[in-house]
Amino acid sequence: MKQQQAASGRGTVSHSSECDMPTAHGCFRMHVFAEAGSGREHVALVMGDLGGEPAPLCRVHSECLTGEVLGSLRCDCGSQLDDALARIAALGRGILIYLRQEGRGIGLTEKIRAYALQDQGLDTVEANERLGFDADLRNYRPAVDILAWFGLPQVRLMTNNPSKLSALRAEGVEVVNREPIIADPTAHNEAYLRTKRDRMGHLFDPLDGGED
Ligand SMILES: Nc1nc2c(ncn2[C@@H]2O[C@H](COP(=O)(O)OP(=O)(O)OP(=O)(O)O)[C@@H](O)[C@H]2O)c(=O)[nH]1
Ligand SMILES: [Zn+2]
Repeated sequence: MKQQQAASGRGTVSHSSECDMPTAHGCFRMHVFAEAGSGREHVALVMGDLGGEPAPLCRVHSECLTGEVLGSLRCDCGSQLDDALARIAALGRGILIYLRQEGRGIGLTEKIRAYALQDQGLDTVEANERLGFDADLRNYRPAVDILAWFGLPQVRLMTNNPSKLSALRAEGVEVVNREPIIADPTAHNEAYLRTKRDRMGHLFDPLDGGED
């Protein structure tokens, strides 16, 4: 019963609650969506009126407890999340969808196992494979359904990840523009960023000074 879609449901998700959410970047409207089957609670943070032209700025962000809550410097997730909210707030309009798919979909326990393997010299892709997973197990369908719930056929998407871009487009989201979202490399995350660029095709400019 719990997993049946509510009247306001859309595809794989049902809208379950909402409130105003003041943040360091200003006040957003926070919406929670329950995903059928998994029960995962995804979030949309919305600022301003999303209708009309131009298509709103949008970030589809995947959960990273270590980077976003604990301040881990192994990845760029915390600064990307902060940057995305700041850019939406600067325009006064946009949507951030926060998907609860920790560790590119393998969950926290396995992500930490993958980190331990990276400490032994494997890169982020090799570590996932050693654990028996594909490099990326994420599912963007809930994000597509959340955008549909808001009646948003078009977005300007902040990402460097071509797989995310093509997955959203394949599911019918019209990404009218891709906007890079670049975190400054640090001594701790430089190898990780390099692997994302070289093995996962991420569209980074700055790692080698912006020439590629
Ligand atoms: N399995 C695994 N997951 C990781 C690792 N480092 C970060 N993650 C997860 O990766 C997800 C973020 O994905 P990224 O590949 O960093 O970036 P992205 O969101 O695909 O791409 P952008 O839109 O350009 O930011 C989060 O769910 C993190 O928890 C790792 O070494 N192994
Ligand atoms: Zn992270």
